[in-house]
Amino acid sequence: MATKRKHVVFSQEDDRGGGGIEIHPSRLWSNDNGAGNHYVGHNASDAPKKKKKSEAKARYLQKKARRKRKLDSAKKAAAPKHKEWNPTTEEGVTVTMPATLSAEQERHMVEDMPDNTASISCGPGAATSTKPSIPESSQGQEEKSTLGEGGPATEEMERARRKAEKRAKREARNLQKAAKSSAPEPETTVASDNHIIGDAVTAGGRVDLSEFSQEKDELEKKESEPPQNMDVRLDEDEAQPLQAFPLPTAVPAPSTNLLLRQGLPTGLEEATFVEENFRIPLSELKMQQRGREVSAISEHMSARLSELGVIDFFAVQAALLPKLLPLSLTPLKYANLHDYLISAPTGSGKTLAYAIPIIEILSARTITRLRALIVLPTKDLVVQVRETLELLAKGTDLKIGTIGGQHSFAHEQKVLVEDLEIKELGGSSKVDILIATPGRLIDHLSQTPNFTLQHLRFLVIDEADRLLNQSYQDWLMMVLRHTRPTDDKMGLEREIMPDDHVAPLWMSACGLGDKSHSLLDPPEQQCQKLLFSATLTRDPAKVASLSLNSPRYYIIQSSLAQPSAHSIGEQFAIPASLTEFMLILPPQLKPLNLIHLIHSPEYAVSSALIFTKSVESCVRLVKLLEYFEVAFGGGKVVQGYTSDMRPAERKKVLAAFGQGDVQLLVCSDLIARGMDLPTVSHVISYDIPLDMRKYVHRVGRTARAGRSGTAWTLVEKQEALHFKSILKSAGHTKQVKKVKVKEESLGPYKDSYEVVMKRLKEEFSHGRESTE
Ligand SMILES: Nc1ncnc2c1ncn2[C@@H]1O[C@H](COP(=O)(O)OP(=O)(O)OP(=O)(O)O)[C@@H](O)[C@H]1O
Repeated sequence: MATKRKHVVFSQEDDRGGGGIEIHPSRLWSNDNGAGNHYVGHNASDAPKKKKKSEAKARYLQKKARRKRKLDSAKKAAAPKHKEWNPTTEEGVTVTMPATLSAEQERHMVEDMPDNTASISCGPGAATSTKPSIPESSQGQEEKSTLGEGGPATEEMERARRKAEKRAKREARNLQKAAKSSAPEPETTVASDNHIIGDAVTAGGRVDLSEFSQEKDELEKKESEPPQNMDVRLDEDEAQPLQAFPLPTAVPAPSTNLLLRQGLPTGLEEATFVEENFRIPLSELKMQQRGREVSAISEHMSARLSELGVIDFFAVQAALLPKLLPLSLTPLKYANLHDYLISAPTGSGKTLAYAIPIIEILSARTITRLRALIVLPTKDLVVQVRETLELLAKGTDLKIGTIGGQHSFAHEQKVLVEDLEIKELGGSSKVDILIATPGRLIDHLSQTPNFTLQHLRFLVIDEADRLLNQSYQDWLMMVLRHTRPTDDKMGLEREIMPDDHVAPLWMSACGLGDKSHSLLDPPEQQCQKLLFSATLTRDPAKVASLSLNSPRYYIIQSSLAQPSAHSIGEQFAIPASLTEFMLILPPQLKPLNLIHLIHSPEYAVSSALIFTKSVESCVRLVKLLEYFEVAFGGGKVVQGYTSDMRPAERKKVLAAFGQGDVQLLVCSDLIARGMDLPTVSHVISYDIPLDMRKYVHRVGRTARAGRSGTAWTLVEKQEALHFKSILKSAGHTKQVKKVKVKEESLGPYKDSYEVVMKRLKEEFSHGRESTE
């Protein structure tokens, strides 16, 4: 029966009881949105026409108010749960009740009011009102009703109206009180794994509501559910609560116990911390030999280091050299060599920490064998490390080789081994030290005859975190397999000759060694592994794959450094001499702000590396800056450095930058790792880095070797939350100061910038025309 439908204000009973009218709801209004509001009456009754008209209007108003309430209720239900629902800040719903309503009608209306209804004004001179949110088109209608078009109210109706008014006011007051007491501060930071920056929520939208009152929870629950007595027929989409956009979350650092249980080798659960600023003069690094204290480094090495301008050993060198060097004096004693994991800031001298012991120990050799393998992630780093090793090895007859794809594979083969035709069981290496990228290394292991790792004494993995993440054909497994003897007698079909120079460990593993001799010798052992990085991992899975031998873990960091949230899982080491800033700005202001940084005397940018997110944006930015320098007369020389440039070209650009002929070097992350460019005064991340690791390596191109340096990151407004959470999860928020550049500071560059924009646009449209 139609009269049972919820949107009918008058119940059948009322009608009967009051002897009033019976109206089929579908015929009340011809236009449901009330715009036309023309009454299509039917079922004429005894009631006077005027009364019928006013009752119909009252129903219309009630219906309209109810629709509005449904909408508001749905809005509330859809609001994100962590956000405070404060009725006072929401659009208020003012329901104006015509004076002609019966007590029962009013009761219905009040009961149907959702909890957030701000106020109810009743009839002329209503006591409370809030900003009406009813569409203008219907307001006129409302006003008419409020003026009491329906005639004078009876006493009974008046009483009911007052009662309803009081009740509504009371409810509204209670709600406001409850909402006020539970409203969170606008800027909320919750100290937990779930980070809340500002008023936004991270950690997959989870929020710590513990500090909110229970009342609030109940209120929210109540609000999110449509009132039971309402016939809510909303679109599915409208009624669905909106999901907060999920943000990347920081995984909490695992506990030491967990790491150990998962297989972290013993020895790595505790690190030895070394103060970053620790220095020790070359002559004072001593060691004991036959009861006498002697210098830890040879005279030859001392002389080479002095030539290079090294007066003191840096912390990473002072910590590691005494552990590695004594063996240079007793080269036979290979027993119990520890493997080392070293986490040290960018530019802290890690290269010398492994290069010095390698040269010192291997310079005592008589026959050339491949005894040191240094693996690096990029060709450019291979070239850089080779230069350092060659400087240190000058005056020795040690041979240093590189394989990294700079030359053809055939050329590399000729450099690596004596003979490509006749197989020698101990190999025929032409180099003592090999510096390689993983890709080329495994190609040679599988395809170059006489290339063997059986004599390896050192395996160095620099930029270890990156290389351990690189799964290229399982390079690490393959390399490690080649450093261990197998028991298949290496496929030996013939008798081993003295010239074969098979490594003793291989001989004994195959039962081919001189047993009586090997009993006297100390047990030989495999090569010593040294892993270095500024962002070192202790992920058990990755570390376990290295098969480390009684490893030791050293962390070089400033005693002033904040304890990192990742000190167990991943270690980020940032030089203490680095100053860091960030600018949060609208994307369209990025170029002008960059120009301001470069040119304002306040920042004293003499030589800057500017990082972009891709090769393409690098090329565009180079063009923009070049044109700007011309238009502005800035005089700075700009160059790009990207992976699609030829190696010779890249080398030339780096040399020009190093000599100061280029002041602004715009690059992609290609240069971010390991590159040692001592002249860099500023690192500017024009595009934010993807993660903390990238950030550390980028900013580490300045403030090297104890020098001071400055890093700027330009953060677009919409990226701010993400970037801050990167810093926060590494415990590095405080170190990066937020700076605001005033609008007027950009004024001097605007004219030139407009000229540049015009020129770029023209160029762009010409480019398009020519390709069309
Ligand atoms: N003891 C020292 N005295 C003076 N300069 C040194 C010393 N040790 C290293 N350096 C210089 O410090 C600079 C940085 O060294 P290196 O490239 O080895 O740093 P790194 O720790 O490997 O950095 P990254 O993590 O960025 O690769 C180099 O120019 C190097 O010559």
